[in-house]
Amino acid sequence: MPTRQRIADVEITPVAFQDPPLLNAVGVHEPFAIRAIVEIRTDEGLSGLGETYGDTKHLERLRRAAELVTGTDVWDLNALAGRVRTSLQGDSGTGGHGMAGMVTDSSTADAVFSPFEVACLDIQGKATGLPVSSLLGGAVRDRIDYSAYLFYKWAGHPGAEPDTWGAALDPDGVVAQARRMIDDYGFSAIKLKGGVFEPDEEIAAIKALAEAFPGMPLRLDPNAAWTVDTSIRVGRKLDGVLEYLEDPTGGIEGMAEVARKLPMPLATNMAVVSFADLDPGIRRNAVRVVLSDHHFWGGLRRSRLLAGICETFGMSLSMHSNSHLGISLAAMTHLAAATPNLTYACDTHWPWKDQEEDVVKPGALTFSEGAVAVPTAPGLGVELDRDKLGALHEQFLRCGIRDRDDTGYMRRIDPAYELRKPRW
Ligand SMILES: O=C([O-])[C@@H](O)[C@@H](O)[C@H](O)[C@@H](O)C(=O)[O-]
Ligand SMILES: [Mg+2]
Repeated sequence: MPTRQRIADVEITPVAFQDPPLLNAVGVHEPFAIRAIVEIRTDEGLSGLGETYGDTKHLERLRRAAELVTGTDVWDLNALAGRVRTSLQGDSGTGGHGMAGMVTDSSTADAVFSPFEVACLDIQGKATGLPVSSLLGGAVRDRIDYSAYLFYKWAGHPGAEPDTWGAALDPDGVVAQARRMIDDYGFSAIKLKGGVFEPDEEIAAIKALAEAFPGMPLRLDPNAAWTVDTSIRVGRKLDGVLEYLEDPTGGIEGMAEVARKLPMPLATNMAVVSFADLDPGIRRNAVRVVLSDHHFWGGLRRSRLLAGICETFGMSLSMHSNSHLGISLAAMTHLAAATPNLTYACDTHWPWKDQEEDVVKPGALTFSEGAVAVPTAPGLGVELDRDKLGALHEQFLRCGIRDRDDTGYMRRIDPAYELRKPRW
């Protein structure tokens, strides 16, 4: 019989891991991505893991929450959420979530609660001998499909050696990148991060992908870099080519206007990013696919709630990702396994990290034919590697990056770079 277990101690460790110069609508990835690892230990000696953003403001909020959740029963997730909310009283801020300014209106309370909830579910799983997917209602699939997440990129960070991926700055470069990623991982869907070059160049890249990989589902995501008119123009040119168009323009109103004129589904992780956005988003028919993300939708159970709302209102689900490590991949995989209406291949930045760098021991999460097998071991099914956690924490201390700042890094390289939204 599992017994009640109280949180005895929470440890929050910021870490940094290498990241290539990936380009997007707001600049370029810095040489390191930062995350925070949350480890909860109980009075019965069990421990659980969560992973979230590592930015300064978010770390401060996590630390305040950590003080208040001590003593909470890991089975009482409502009490846990209440304590996290209490810890945020007087903090009316948004942002600080490591999204480089791309997702600013998501709920702070949900983002702070998420890693604590995931860590408690990990403990619940270990206490019962069940995988997290079972605690979420049961796995309806045993492998989770992920998509090849392509980025325009430079050959290497300025002043450093080129990385093994090399440059991708035109359609040929994008196709070559896709080929390697598909050869290495076996993905059977492709997403291109756009918003970097003139829309016509990005249309050419998508068409080159369609020609090189016939029948492969394709997505383009310019992170709201386009006006409504540009979005409609580009969307019409890609009719029949894209499986969905992600965040062509900003805001619910803009997306609704584009949605009325385009045949393909619009998807979002920018216009509908919290429960407060669902009512206006649904009323205006702004999107047909929501990219869920347990890191900002309030953990795994709140993401299941989102899935239920999407099902009720006839919207589909995909899954969003930022640069992440193995704890997040495990949580994403369990969630996708236990979400019947999550039918699109999920995003992941996984191929972009150095495969030697992680905080979990290797072996539990492996890709084959574009999918990760859902772990069946108790909890998340991943084990913390304390030496690597220490090494990536040292790297965090050394690297000097404290807040994700794609725009600032781009400006250090190109002082004339201007952030414009929309740009085209
Ligand atoms: O990593 C990036 O540069 C992406 O642009 C990321 O920050 C976005 O949040 C994301 O992947 C998206 O789908 O919008
Ligand atoms: Mg997106």
